[in-house]
Amino acid sequence: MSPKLNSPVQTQMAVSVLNHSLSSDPHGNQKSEGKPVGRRRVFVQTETGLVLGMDLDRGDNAHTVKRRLQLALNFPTEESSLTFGDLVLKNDLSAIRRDSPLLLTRNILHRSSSTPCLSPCCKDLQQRDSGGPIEVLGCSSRCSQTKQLVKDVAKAIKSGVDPIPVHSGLGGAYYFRNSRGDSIAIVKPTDEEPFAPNNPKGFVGKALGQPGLKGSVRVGETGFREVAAYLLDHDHFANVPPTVLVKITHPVFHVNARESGHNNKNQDKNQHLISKIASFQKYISHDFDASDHGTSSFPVAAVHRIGILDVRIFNTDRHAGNLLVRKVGGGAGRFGGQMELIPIDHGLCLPENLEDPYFEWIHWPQASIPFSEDELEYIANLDPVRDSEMLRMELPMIREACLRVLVLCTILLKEAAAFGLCLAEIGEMMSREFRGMEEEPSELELVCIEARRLVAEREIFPSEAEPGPEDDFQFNIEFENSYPMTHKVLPPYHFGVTGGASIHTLSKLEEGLEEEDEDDNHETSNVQKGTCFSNVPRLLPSLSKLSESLKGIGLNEKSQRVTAGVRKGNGAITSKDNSSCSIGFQVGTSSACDQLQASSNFVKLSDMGEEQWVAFLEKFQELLFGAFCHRKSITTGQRQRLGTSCKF
Ligand SMILES: Nc1ncnc2c1ncn2[C@@H]1O[C@H](COP(=O)(O)OP(=O)(O)OP(=O)(O)O)[C@@H](O)[C@H]1O
Repeated sequence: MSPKLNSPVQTQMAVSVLNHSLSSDPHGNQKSEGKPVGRRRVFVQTETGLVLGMDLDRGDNAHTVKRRLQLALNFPTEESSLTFGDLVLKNDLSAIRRDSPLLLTRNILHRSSSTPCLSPCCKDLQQRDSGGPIEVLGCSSRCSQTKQLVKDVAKAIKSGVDPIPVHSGLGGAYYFRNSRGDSIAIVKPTDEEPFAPNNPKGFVGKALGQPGLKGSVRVGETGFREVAAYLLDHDHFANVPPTVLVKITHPVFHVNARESGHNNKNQDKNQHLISKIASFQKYISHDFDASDHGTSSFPVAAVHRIGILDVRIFNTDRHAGNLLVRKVGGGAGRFGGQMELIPIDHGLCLPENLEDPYFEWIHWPQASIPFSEDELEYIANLDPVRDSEMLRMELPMIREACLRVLVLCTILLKEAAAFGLCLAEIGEMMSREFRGMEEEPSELELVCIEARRLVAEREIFPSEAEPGPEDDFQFNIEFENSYPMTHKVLPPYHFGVTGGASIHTLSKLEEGLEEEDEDDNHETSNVQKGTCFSNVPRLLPSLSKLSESLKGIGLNEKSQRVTAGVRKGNGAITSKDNSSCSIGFQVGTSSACDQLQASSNFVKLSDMGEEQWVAFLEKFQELLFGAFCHRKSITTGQRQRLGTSCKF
């Protein structure tokens, strides 16, 4: 593993967390400068999907926003909360940037998916919203390409060119056209996602903000993830089509009358325009998708590039239908050959917690080919801290939990690639396995669980110094002596001992999200509760000390002394290199393992305070080396069994 990679990541992480903590505004916005914020346009979306654009003045606060909504929507504001990503807006709106989408939710006691709360009148809505047919929500230099498309679509709408509903997929999607009638953009409204109130394909039943199709992605939050994937695709490496978030108004959009409180859908549709918050992506003409075609002709580089992106963003939805394929003739293609791949549909990336990713490419032979030099260079240059900062700037509604997943997965990717793992091996480490009817935690999750345990242990015995190399070594010997590799009864995890953190470790995310909802109702924010920013002054000295102590320590050095390994069930580690990969932790027939298996979310990242998170990342990196050795030994074993017939 490259010491070059490791040290800066850790040091920058601590420094960034430090800087981040210094600002009372989690998104690093105007508030940190302490200046009042001027006039801004924001977009307030109700949990049933209706959208109202409004201009905020300096003196406006959450109550005035609610008041305006009450007038426009007849919404009982005393029973509602205004939220913006992780923030529940009690009063002060100075952290809210221009073009931000805010969500107005009814408090949980009053919420029921079967009883619509609103009797909104779209006519009122439109009268109070003076925006044009398409408004881009935040738009940096990175969206210059899309700006022109937006203009072209707006022009076509005005001249009466209608969009075309897309029939495939579970969510509502529409091809928008230019004045010539060519499809140039695909628009996916956030309230038409699967389970969202206005899904046109019958998959309804949840309000915006509740856990959705994937437990770790809330309904209504896929749109900004589509944009995040595009923004993270530096240098257009993986070929993600340009994407922005928009407020868009058109009668074509779907509204479920019952879910949204509309009395007569047709009447609304015919007489009124409907505004939505939606992802707006460049339409890419293509010949088919990867499910329609043999995959062996896909260029190795294209598969690698998409896989690299999927690992970074922990994509839970890379099925073959989400890879468009374009034939490029005569060797003139981007990769010198016949097929170009276009990755789409990134709405289920960056979950708030680790779950089971889905990587269609995992068993494609291309994924087992080692990374090329330029891919390794690209990976080496990735900077999770810079990426997180960029996303906070560009998409201020993004939740810190999603950014933690990004940071964790980018570190995994960088370290794994530097170690020499191939894409398939990294994907395998991130994927869960089914044994019998049970889902087991992935190797990545096991590393995280162990890292959390070590951090919790350190918190319980704070007076004990950090173990040095000898201590680590001693620990390993003792561990192996107490629990030899062939031992049938493995030591349990001590989740019970670690207090609050351990309970969270085993809690299901769905429960977590519901809890957060309840918290929302009490008008407290996660951020204010201390998940991210509380006790900052108390943390500062120790954080800077930690930051200092991380400087100059290479992972090679640390890995060799930590020598962690991974073991599932009762199977012994068969590492070829087990001299350096002695056992570090095991999950087997223990009660903790039973507990783990009973849970669909094995490890939570979002409930750690900042100091804990930094310590966790440090432990995580230390443990990776053992996990990589273990993974390598598995693939080596598999290859030996398969022989050499799998050449690509
Ligand atoms: N950028 C694009 N260019 C061209 N066609 C696209 C693009 N994005 C999506 N499509 C087409 O629209 C269809 C639906 O899009 P998408 O898969 O993103 O929707 P979805 O509702 O999220 O689907 P799923 O149910 O698979 O998650 C795709 O199968 C594809 O044919």
